[in-house]
Amino acid sequence: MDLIADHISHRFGALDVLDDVSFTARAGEVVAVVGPSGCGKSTLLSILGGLLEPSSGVAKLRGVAPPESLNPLTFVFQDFALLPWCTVAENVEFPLLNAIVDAAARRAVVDDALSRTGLSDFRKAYPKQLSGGMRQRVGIARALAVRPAILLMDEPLSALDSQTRELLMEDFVRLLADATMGAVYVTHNLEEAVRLADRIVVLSRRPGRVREVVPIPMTRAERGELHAREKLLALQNELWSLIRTEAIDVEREVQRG
Ligand SMILES: Nc1ncnc2c1ncn2[C@@H]1O[C@H](COP(=O)(O)OP(=O)(O)OP(=O)(O)O)[C@@H](O)[C@H]1O
Repeated sequence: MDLIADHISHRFGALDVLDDVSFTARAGEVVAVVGPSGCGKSTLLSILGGLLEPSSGVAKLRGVAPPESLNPLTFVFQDFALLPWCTVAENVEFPLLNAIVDAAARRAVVDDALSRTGLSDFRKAYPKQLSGGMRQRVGIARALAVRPAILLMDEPLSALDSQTRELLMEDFVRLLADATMGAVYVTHNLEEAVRLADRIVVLSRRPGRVREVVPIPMTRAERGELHAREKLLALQNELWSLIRTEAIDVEREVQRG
């Protein structure tokens, strides 16, 4: 299933946030969206997920949802968005409560999502008993439970320390390996973008326009190898050179208030 951003523009009152943004995340493909602070990345993701109506243009899905998909699009948030009074298993079960009536069938789906995220031994734990990395794994398991065609991820690793981020990136590489699920991945972190994405959409400063779409010419498995580091770093530098001047301008503006 493809997700298409078709000439999306958005304004909040007098504030122009997105200007004519178009790209397609093809079935099974990971598209990262990067750009200077405040250029409209999160707004774009909300529009793609149907949480926000764009001022003009449209976000649309094309193709057939995977078998047993309860929701073709689902979000993974930076702050995990877990229910603190529910156990790990109950958090993962939550989006299924209305969709799968049979309790045994529901449990099977929860068990599968927990096992794919390495959480089977933590099903009875509460979020506050878990580390940040494990909490985000619960967020990911809950997203997987609805068998989405496309994950919409808004800075999913930015609340985590660098070692945990590294481990979660490896988890993502595993989960995305069979290309049955695609993703749109919003991030400030260019290292994450070059490790995880097939293509990177670089937005300009606000109002965000597509400046460039940069393909990453390596499989995700290849990128985990030691000798790939230099190439990834070069790609990261290329992206940074696209963003740098505008990022400095945005920072100066924020300082001036
Ligand atoms: N609901 C809203 N009402 C009014 N303005 C908003 C609203 N949501 C976001 N904005 C403004 O729109 C602009 C884009 O915000 P958005 O969060 O989409 O950018 P971003 O690129 O994700 O930012 P960051 O890189 O800092 O996370 C910002 O100036 C923000 O203050």
